[in-house]
Amino acid sequence: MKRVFDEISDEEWENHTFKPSRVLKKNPNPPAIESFAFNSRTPPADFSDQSSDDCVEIEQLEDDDSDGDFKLEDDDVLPEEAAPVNRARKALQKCAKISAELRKELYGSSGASCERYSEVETSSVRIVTQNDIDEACGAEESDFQPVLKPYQLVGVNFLLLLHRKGIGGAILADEMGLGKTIQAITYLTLLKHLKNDPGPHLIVCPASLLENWERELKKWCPSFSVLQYHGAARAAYSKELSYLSKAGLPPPFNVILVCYSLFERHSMQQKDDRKILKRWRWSCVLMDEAHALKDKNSYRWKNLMSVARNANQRLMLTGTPLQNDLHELWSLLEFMMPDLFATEDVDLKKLLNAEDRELIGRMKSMLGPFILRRLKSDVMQQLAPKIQRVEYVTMEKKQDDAYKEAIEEYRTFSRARIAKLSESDLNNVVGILPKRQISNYFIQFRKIANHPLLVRRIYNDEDVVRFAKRLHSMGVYQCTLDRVIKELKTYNDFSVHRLLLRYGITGGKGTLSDEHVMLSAKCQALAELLPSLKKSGHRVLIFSQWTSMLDILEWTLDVIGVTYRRLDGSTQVTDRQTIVDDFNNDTSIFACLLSTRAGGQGLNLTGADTVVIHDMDFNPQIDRQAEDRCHRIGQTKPVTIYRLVTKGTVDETVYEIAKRKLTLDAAVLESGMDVDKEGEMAEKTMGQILSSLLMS
Ligand SMILES: Nc1ncnc2c1ncn2[C@@H]1O[C@H](COP(=O)(O)OP(=O)(O)OP(=O)(O)O)[C@@H](O)[C@H]1O
Repeated sequence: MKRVFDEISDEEWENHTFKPSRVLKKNPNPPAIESFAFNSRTPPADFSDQSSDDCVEIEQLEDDDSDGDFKLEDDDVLPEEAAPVNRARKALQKCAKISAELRKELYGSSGASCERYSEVETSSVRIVTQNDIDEACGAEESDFQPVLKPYQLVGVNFLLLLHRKGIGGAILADEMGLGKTIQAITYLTLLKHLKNDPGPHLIVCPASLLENWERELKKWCPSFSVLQYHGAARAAYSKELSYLSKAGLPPPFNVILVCYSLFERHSMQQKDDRKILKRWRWSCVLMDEAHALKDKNSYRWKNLMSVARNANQRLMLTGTPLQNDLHELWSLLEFMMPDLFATEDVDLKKLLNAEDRELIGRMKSMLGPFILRRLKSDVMQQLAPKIQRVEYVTMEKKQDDAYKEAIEEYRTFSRARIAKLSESDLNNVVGILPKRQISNYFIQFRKIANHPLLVRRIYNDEDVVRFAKRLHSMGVYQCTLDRVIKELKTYNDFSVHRLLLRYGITGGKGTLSDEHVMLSAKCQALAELLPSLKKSGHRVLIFSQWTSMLDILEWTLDVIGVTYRRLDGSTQVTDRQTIVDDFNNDTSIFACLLSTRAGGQGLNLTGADTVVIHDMDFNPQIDRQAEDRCHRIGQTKPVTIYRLVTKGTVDETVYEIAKRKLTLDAAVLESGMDVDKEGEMAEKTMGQILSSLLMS
């Protein structure tokens, strides 16, 4: 099955149109994919001879000098001309063998006695101890004492074990905020200290996290020289790097930090950058927020693979649980072990002649030993509690009218279409309306439920023509009047207002007043909630999926009279960490406004103890990432999450669906239910909601 690639970068997200996403799983317990230190209840894949497992101390491996146990042997190399089906089957067999042997190393010969990670004594996992880490980090000579939490020590040992066994890939999938960054950096430090391997290492992360990585590297591994290679500033280095790489000379750093966009675009500069990176042989290529690599058909995946292919190790960090998705699992396997898994884009189900369920089960079992995932509930009992609250808000007349008008308008259109179609299911908009239209209608309903200024209703077409003439005569636009009119007709009320404000057009039906910003039920709720939170000493993160909504929220916070900072995809990468630091350190700043995508991943915002999800995503994991910006190590207060839901609108349905996804019976997901058809599901869901709105 050919998958449609749909990748959203920071910039694209700003112009994002609504696209609900797939079923994800809540706080799986046990985790979605069994991880080595948790338990061994899932039997290993039945691809190879496999003796029963036992729990052994990793300590026992210390005498084992057979580095590279699991490397491909010459006679394992598959002939190029082999049929894809044989190649894939052989790859799976080989991987199962590696997986089974690794499992044996981890659990010994009677895995049944192996308990969950939280019950495992830390002292039993000892390739390195805290003392080794102190020594490697030079803690004695420094003011900073790098003390790992017990489960982090296990994480570092897990990575070292895989390295020792010559395994080219690993996934550290601890829940968000448990310190994956620190574990990965300590691991790199230990490679230098124990294996005399100073890199070079390539770290790839979202733009918002570049500064954080640089800072943590400087703090936890001060002896490394680190180069942040991003944005316009990289021009200063590109010549030198190009020269050195062409000349076969080593790079002038231990670690280079780049962001994913370097692998997404086709500009000359980006191509040149990739060429430079391809010339060096990397010790470790480390990918933060690695769920970004779940689609092997994406440019990002392919371009990054072309650089990472020859690395000794590809290490992926992600806090998002992995899914029961054949293609995602295959993408990860292939990224970890490209030599083994390089397959053409083929239909895996047909290729492997197996049912989804069975195949997913096998692949998950095989991936198990390469993945380490711990949950907060397992390892951080002392972490502050997280309290979830849903605030149902009620629209007042003007917003309600706008919503009803939209329903009427779209209903009329749908009926007109039905009249033209002879045979159709009159209770279902899918099949009556074009796909794009279904999605557009849905977005419009969501916009009105969030804020009526997100559609154009106050300014009519005559107003728009009048403003267009005025602005055109002022020389604001260098194009024909007709084009200006056409352009302004696509604006919503808030955009028109902003334009008028900018050019000082205030007379007549000019700019809007503060009352207009309070026309939404959610803004009214904020006007009640925020002052009382402020009075009780709380500080707040407010998330929205739309930057235009963030603009309106800025205005709302000004009207309410609270101080704030803002971070979204358009925020300069170099400014992002400063905003985070300002917010965390300056308690006079009450709120931080963030876009769910740019601000939802990786940032540490423990200065706040309250999160407001202004508009939810269909995908509850996206909102959970946002919540965990302040519910993480370093948080000392209980964290409260408020979800705003506008009553009687599609908002309620989105919430219900997200909730259902979170509480979906774990057994169903564990069994490998096919949730691969993301696009189809989105359409179906939106179609159902619209059908009940427009066809009744
Ligand atoms: N052992 C430790 N000692 C002190 N601080 C720590 C330790 N481990 C982690 N932290 C701090 O906890 C915070 C969360 O860590 P980190 O950002 O690495 O988590 P993460 O698992 O990568 O989260 P996410 O999945 O959200 O990116 C950071 O501020 C980090 O400096």
